[in-house]
Amino acid sequence: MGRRARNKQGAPLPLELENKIEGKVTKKLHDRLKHEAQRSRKQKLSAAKQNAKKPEQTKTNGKRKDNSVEPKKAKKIKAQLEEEEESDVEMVQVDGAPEDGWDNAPIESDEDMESMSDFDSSDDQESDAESASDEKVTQMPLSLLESDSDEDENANSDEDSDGDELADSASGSGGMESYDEFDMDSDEEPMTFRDMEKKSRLLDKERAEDEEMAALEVAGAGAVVEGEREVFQLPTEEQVAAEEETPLDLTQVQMRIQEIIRVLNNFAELREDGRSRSDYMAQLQRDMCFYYGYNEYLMEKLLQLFTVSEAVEFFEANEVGRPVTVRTNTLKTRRRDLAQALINRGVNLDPIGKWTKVGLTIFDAPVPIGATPEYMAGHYMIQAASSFLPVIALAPQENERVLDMSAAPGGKTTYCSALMKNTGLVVANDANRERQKALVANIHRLGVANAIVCNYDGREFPKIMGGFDRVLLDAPCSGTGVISKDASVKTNKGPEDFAMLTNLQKELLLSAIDSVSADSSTGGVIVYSTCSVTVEENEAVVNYALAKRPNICLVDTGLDFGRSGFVSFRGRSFHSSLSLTRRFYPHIHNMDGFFVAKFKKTSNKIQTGENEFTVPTGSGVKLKQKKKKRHH
Ligand SMILES: C[S@@+](CC[C@H](N)C(=O)[O-])C[C@H]1O[C@@H](n2cnc3c(N)ncnc32)[C@H](O)[C@@H]1O
Repeated sequence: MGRRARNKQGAPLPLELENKIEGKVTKKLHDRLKHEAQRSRKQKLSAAKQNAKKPEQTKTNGKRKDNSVEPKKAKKIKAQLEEEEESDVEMVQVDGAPEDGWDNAPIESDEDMESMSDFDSSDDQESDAESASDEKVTQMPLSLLESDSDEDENANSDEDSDGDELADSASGSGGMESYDEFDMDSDEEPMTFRDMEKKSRLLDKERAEDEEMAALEVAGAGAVVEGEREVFQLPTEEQVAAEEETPLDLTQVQMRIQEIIRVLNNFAELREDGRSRSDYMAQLQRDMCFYYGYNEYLMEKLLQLFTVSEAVEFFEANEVGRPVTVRTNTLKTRRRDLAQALINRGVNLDPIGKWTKVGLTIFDAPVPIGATPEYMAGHYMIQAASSFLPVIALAPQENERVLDMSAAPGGKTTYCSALMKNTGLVVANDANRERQKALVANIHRLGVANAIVCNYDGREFPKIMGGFDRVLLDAPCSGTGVISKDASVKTNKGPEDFAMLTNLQKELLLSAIDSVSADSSTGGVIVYSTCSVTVEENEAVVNYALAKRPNICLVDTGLDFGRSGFVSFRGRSFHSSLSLTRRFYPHIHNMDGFFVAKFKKTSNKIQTGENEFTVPTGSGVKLKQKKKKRHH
C-alpha cells in the first residue's frame, strides 16, 4: 500500500486535467484544483452511493435477488441455467480452455455466446470489454468507488503471491464490505452491481469533465499565467536535499508527478532550459517512490517497462485489489450448477470472461466465499484469474504424465487434474514442505485422484523422474505482478533478490525442459510462468533457455489476449520468437501481472558445440551426459 493509501489522501487529480493547463501550475491553483476535485468527487460519490444502495435495500427487506425482488441479471442466469439443465453436457472437457461451463451447452452458437454476455448486464453494451482482448477491462471493482480505501490491505500477503486459493485469504469479506455501505432504503428499481459500475463510470467521466472545466476557468482567470511560456521548474539540488529533511506533502508530490509527466510528454515544448530528460526522470522516480512507497531499485525497474503515463496507471492499479475469482472444479460440478448454488446464497457473480469456461468473478457475497458448503465440498478453488492462464497454455491431455515442478498450494495442479479428468498422472512437486500442506489439502478437497506429491528441489529433476509429456514451471519469482496482494514487494526486493531469483528460474527452467520427452506422442510441451512483470525474470530467462537448449522452440501459448513479450529491451535483443510469449497487466487486463511462455521440445538430444547431452525419453530415466558434465 502506498503512502497515498496509507495516509488516506484523496485520489490524484486526473492527469488530463493537468495536461490541459499549459505552463506552471501554482500552489494556489493546485490547492484550488484539489479542492474542486475533492468537492466534485464527494458529490459524485455520494450520488453513486445513493444509487448503489438499492441491492441492499432488498436485503434489508429480506428480499434478496433470488426471492421476490429479483434483478434482471439473476433471472437471466436462472433462465440460462434452466435451458442448460435440459442438455446433457460433459462435466469436463480437455484441450485447455473449452471446458464445460454454463455457456458451453453443446448446441451453443456464437450468437448464444453473445446472449450470454447479455447476462453480464442487460443494457451494457460493453460486455466485450471482458473478453479476451488487449483493451482495458472496464469491470470496476467497488473499491474504486472509494479512492482512499484501505480495504485492499486485507488482501493475501501470504507467500502464495500469485493469489491462489488460500481459504483464509478469502474467508473474510474483504472488498465485499463496501457492499454494506450502500445500504439505504429507496423506492427506485433495484440495480445490479454492473449497473452501479456503469453509473459510477459515467459519474467519474462527468467528474473529470467538471474538473477540467474548473481548471480551465481558473487558468482563464489568470491563476496560471502562461505569459509567453512559464515553465514548470524542477527543484534544485538544494531543494531536493531540503525535501529529504522536510518532505513535501503528498498532494504537492502528486502535483509534481503530473507536472513532470506533462513535460516529458511534450519535452521539446515544455522542458526547462538546461535540464535533460534524465533530470526529469530522476525527479519523477524519487517522487513516485515517495508517493507510492516503492524502493528506488524496484521503481526504476518498473518505470522502464512503460511509458511514464502508463507507469502511473500500473502503480495506481497496484493500489486497488483485483476482483475475487474462483475456478469451478469440473471434477465435481459444472459452472452453471456452482453459479446457481452460490446465487442461492446471495452471491453476486459473473463469468470472468469468454476466455475461460470455468471461472467466475465474485462481486459480493453475504457469506465468506472460502467457507461455503460448496467450497468445503471442493466445488471450486479460489484462484486468481491470471493463475488459469499457464494451465490453459499447458493444455494437459487425458492419460498424460504431467509434472508441476513448483506446485504449492496447488491451484494449477488441481486445474491440470480437472482437465485430465483425473486420468494419467500429475506429479505435484514443491521444494517447500510447509506450503505442501496446503497443496495436499487442496488435492483432497477437490477430489483429485491422479496426483502424487513430492518434495524435491526442482533442479534435481530429471534425475529423479523424467520423460514427462508436459511440464509446468510456475516459477518462484519476485511477485511484482501481485503487489496489490502483497505490498511488501514494494520495499523488500533488492538487486540480490533479483540475482538469486533469476539464477534459480534459469536452472529450474532447464530442468523442466530436460524432464520432458520430445518423443511424447501428445505433448513434449513446457510452460514457464511467473507472477512478475520484470523482463529479467521473464524474457531474459526464456531467452537464456533458448540459447542453452537448441532442442526447444517457443510456440503460441493459445492465449488470445495479453501483450506480446519483449523482443528487445533497453538495447538488449531477444530471440524474435519471444513475441509468442504473453504478458498480462493489472491496469490493462484487470488481473494480476503475469507472464506465460510455451515451449515445444523437438529432440531429446542437445547439440551445443562440443557438448552433446542425452536427456530422458522414458519414465524415471536418469540424465545421461556425454563428454562433459553439464552446468546449469
Ligand atoms: C508461484 S509459487 C507456485 C504456485 C503454484 N504453482 C500454484 O498454482 O498454486 C512458486 C513455488 O515455487 C516453490 N519453489 C521455490 N523454489 C523451488 C525449487 N527450487 N524447486 C521447486 N519448487 C520451488 C515455492 O515453494 C512456491 O511454492
